Amino acid sequence: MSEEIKMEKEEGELEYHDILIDLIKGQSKKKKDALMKILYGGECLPIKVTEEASNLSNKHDFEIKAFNLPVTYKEELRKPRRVRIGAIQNSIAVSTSESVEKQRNALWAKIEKMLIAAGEMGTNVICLQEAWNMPFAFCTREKKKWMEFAEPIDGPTTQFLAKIAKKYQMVIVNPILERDIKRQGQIWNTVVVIDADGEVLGFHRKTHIPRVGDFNESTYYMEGNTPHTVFETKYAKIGINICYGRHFPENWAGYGLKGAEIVFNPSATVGLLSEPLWGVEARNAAIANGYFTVAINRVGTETFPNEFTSGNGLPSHKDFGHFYGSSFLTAPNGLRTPSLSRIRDSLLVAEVDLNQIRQVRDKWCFPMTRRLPVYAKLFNEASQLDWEPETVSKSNPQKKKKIIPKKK
Ligand SMILES: NC(=O)NCCC(=O)O
Repeated sequence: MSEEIKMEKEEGELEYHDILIDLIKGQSKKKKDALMKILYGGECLPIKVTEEASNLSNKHDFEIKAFNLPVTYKEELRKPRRVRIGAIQNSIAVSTSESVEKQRNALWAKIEKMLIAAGEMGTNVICLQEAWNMPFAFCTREKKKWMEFAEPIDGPTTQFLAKIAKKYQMVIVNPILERDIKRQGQIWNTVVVIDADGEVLGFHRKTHIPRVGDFNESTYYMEGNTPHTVFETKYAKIGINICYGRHFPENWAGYGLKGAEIVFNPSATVGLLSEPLWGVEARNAAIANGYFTVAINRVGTETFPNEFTSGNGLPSHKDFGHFYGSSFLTAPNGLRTPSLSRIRDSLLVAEVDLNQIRQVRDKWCFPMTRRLPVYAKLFNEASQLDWEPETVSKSNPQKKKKIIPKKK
């Protein structure tokens, strides 16, 4: 095991939010409020975890964190549009050496209890982590076994979740590895959106495929063909920006332009690679686009039967590194919840009022002040393969006639 991975493992034991709370404990209210404002945009108020949900979490060893994010002001004409948004992060349930069926069934059993807890908490829309019903085996570059986790959109995992969705009238966003039967069995990285009546509303396929670190996902599937799909579910208009897509502000913008009110970011990412970026990207997207975002990451270290290399000169190894959980929700005004645990299976429930979207847009006027035609022109030009960006320098002076209108 390399020194870096050892360090990452040790850090995996730390709960960053608890460290922050320790730091502010004993401070005056003024200092505490100031810290929370700077770091989290303010303080979300905890809401009660129901007895049924609490019993399930104690019995099955997962944590529940539940918060309320208030609107800026009570409106006179519109009724509140309160929605409880959920997110589940989890580790795998049994060893990756077990049979495909055993691994998948064990994950189903684990998630079922967490979803029931979410249902008992009155959650309206919930999202699971990327490729939740399998280990994140794409680091191995092996095809045998891992490909067998892929399922059609209406396959057994969707059918299993549909029953829970219907029972609790809860929209479930179900990220799976998809086998596209109509297209010669091709594989995609897909989310299936199951509406509150248990019917499949539609699907979205991962737009950006990583080519970084051990995320060898391009060995398995292609860039998706459903960019920025927005689903009008029973409770809200939602979009899903799968994992690596969170690095692209233009991608987040697409969901906003198409009317999304909540954008989920189901992910699988490890501490050494992305943890410093994690709290920034989805949060910034919520602010820039005026919608709610929910970033969800798996937890734990997944070890695989065969060694693989990372193409970085370090010894071959069997594990991917530490998936650091830390899932959280952000409102359009930048207020964010504390993160879920870095190590434990956890359920997040956040009650929001979707009216907050218009209140923030009215305040900041981002949709009105943004310059879409200006960006569109640049993106169009930059999309041409022979495009060369120009800078202004002494040897390439600014073309004045372009920026100073002629006098009549
Ligand atoms: N699953 C996935 O796209 N991971 C890429 C790593 C990252 O974006 O942090």
